[in-house]
Amino acid sequence: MPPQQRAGPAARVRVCVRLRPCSQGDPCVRGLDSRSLQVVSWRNRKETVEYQFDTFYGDQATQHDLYAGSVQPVLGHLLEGQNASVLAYGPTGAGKTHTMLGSPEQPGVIPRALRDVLQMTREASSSPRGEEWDYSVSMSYLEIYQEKVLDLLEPSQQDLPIREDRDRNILIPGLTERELGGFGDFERHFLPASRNRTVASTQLNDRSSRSHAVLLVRVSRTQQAPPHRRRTAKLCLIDLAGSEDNRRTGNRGLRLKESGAINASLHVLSKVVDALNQGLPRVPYRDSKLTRLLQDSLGGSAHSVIIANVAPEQHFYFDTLSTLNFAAKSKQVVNRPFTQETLQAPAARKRPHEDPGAGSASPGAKSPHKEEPPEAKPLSSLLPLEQLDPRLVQRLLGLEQLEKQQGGAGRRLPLLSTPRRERVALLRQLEETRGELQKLKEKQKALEALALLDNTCQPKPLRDSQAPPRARKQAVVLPLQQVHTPLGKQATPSGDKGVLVIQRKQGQADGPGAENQAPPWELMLRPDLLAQSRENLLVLLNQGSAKELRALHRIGDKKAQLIMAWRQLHGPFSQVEDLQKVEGMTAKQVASFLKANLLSALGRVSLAPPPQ
Ligand SMILES: Nc1ncnc2c1ncn2[C@@H]1O[C@H](COP(=O)(O)OP(=O)(O)OP(=O)(O)O)[C@@H](O)[C@H]1O
Repeated sequence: MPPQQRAGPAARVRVCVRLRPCSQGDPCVRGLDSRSLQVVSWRNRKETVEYQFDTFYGDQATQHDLYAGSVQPVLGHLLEGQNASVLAYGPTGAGKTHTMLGSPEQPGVIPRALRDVLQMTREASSSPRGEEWDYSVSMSYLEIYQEKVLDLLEPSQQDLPIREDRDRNILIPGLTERELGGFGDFERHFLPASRNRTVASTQLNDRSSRSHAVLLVRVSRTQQAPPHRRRTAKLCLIDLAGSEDNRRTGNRGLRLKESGAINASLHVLSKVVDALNQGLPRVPYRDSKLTRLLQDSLGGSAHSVIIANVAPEQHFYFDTLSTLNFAAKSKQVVNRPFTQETLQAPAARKRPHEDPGAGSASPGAKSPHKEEPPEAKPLSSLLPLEQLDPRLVQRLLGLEQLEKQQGGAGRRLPLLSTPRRERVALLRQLEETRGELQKLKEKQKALEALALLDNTCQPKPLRDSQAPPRARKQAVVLPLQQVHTPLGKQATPSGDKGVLVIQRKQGQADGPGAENQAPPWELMLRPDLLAQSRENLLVLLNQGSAKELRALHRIGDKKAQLIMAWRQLHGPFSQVEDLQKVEGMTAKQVASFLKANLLSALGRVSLAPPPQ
C-alpha cells in the first residue's frame, strides 16, 4: 500500500563545534562561552574572529557531554518514524573519528547512539501499549572511497549504486543489512567492519581516514493487529574524511589521489549548503556520491546535527577558519522531517526478523529491500498534448480509455463482466488503435525530423564567422501525411524546397501486422544537398578557426587543436574521411562525426530546387 507522509515542523540543522586538546604551542582557538568561540590570527594576536553556534564544546568536554548535549535529543524522533543524521566534519586530525567512534575507554557517538536506540525500542515494546507493536533495529555500514560506495559489512570492490525511490528516500540496493537483537549483535558486526575501513598514516594523523564512513541504522515499528501500520526511520551516523592541505600532509601517489577525491566531495558538500542557503532551484546533490547519500539529511527529511571538529594548533589556523565558515553557513539549512507510515497488507506482512527490508524509508538492503517500482506513467506522446494533431489526441485518449477498461497496458486481464462478442470487438478495437497509434507516432517522428531540417536549411553565406548553428529539436506539428512512391523512386514531400526524400524500403510493404514493424519507408537526404553539405564540412575543416571547429558535434578542444595541427603540417584535407589521419580519430568516429554534422552543415547550403 502507498506510504503516507505526515510533515512535521521544519527543523534547522543543529551545528556544534568541538575543540580538540592542544598538542603543541599556543592555541589559536579559545572558547568564550557555551556557544561562542574566538579564533586568534597567527600573524597578529589582536586580530580575532568570533563565531556563535548551537553549542561549543571546549577541549575539556567529554564524550558524554557532547553526546548528551547534541546527539541524544534527536534520537527520540526515530520512534516517531522521522529520520535523523549526525555528521562529523573538519580537517584531518581534528578529532572526527575520536568523536564518532572513540575508544573502549571513551566510547563516541556511534556506540552510545546504538546503545540508546536499542534501549529505546526495548523500553517501548515493554511499555503497556508497546505490546501492540513489533520493533526492529538493523544496521548497514559503508564507506565512500574514491567516489566508490563500498559495503563494509560484506567487503568487495563492487561500487554500489545510490538510488532514490518515488518518496525521495535514498536507497542503496545490494547493501548488506544486519538485524540487531541487542548491543552484542552490534559489536559483533560493527567491530570487524570498522577494520575494513580504509585508513592510512599521513604526516598529520597516524590513522587518517581515507574515506567517508556511513553507518545506517534502521528503526521500524509495526502494528501487530490490522491495519498493520508500519513506521520506519533511518539514523545516519557519518564520520567524514578530513579535508587535507597537501602541502602539509606530504601526500603523494595514492594518498594524493585519495585526498583529491576527499577534497572534491567536501567541496561539493559546501556547494550544496550554499545552494540550500540561497534557495537555488538546483542543489548539486548529484555531483558527488557523498552529497547524493546525504540528500535526505541536508535540506531533506532528517533531523540533522553537524559536529564541526577543530584543532587548536597555529598550523591549523586556515583549516579552522574554513571549517568554522562551513559550520556557520550550515546553521541556516532548514530540513523538513516527516513521518512515513505504510499499511501492510496481511498477506505481505512478515515478522520483522523475517523481513528486515520491507518498508520504504529503508537505506536499502541486500535481499529483502527493493526500490519501489516507478508509478505507472500515462501513455507518453511525442509532443505536449496541446501541440498534437487532434486526431492523434483522440486516438490516444481512446487507447487510454480502453487500456483502463482492460486493466492496464500489457496486462491482458480478461474483461470478465463483458459479453464475449463485445469483448472480442473491444479487443480488436484495442489492437487496431494500438497499430494506428504506432503508425501515427512513426509519422510524427518523421515529420518532426523534416520540420527540423527545413528550419536548419535557411540559406546563409558560406563563410560565416559564427560557428555553424547546432540543430535544435523543435516541436513543430505538420499535417500528418505519407507519400507513397514506387520502389526505388523518390519524392519530395515539401515541394521545391524539400530536402528529404522518402524512399520505400526493399522487401517491405503495408499489410497485416505491418504496424508492429519498422515503417516500410525511410527518410533520406536529397543527394545533391548531401554532396553540398559534405563540401561545406570540408571547407570548415580546412579553414575553420578553433572556435568554429569546436562548435561541430563530436569535436572538443583537444580534437580541434589536433585538426589544426594536422592542417598546418600536411595542408588541406581533400575529403572529410581524411580526418581518420588525425591522431586519435578512428573510421568509426569519423563516420559518427559525419552523421552528427551533416544536418548542421546543411545550414550553409543555398537551396536550389531539386533536380527534375
Ligand atoms: N577530544 C579529544 N580528546 C583527546 N584526544 C583527541 C580528541 N580528539 C582527537 N583526539 C586525538 O587526536 C588524534 C586525531 O584524531 P582523529 O583520528 O579522531 O582525527 P580525524 O579528524 O578523524 O582525522 P582524519 O580525518 O585524518 O581521520 C587521535 O589520536 C585522537 O585520539
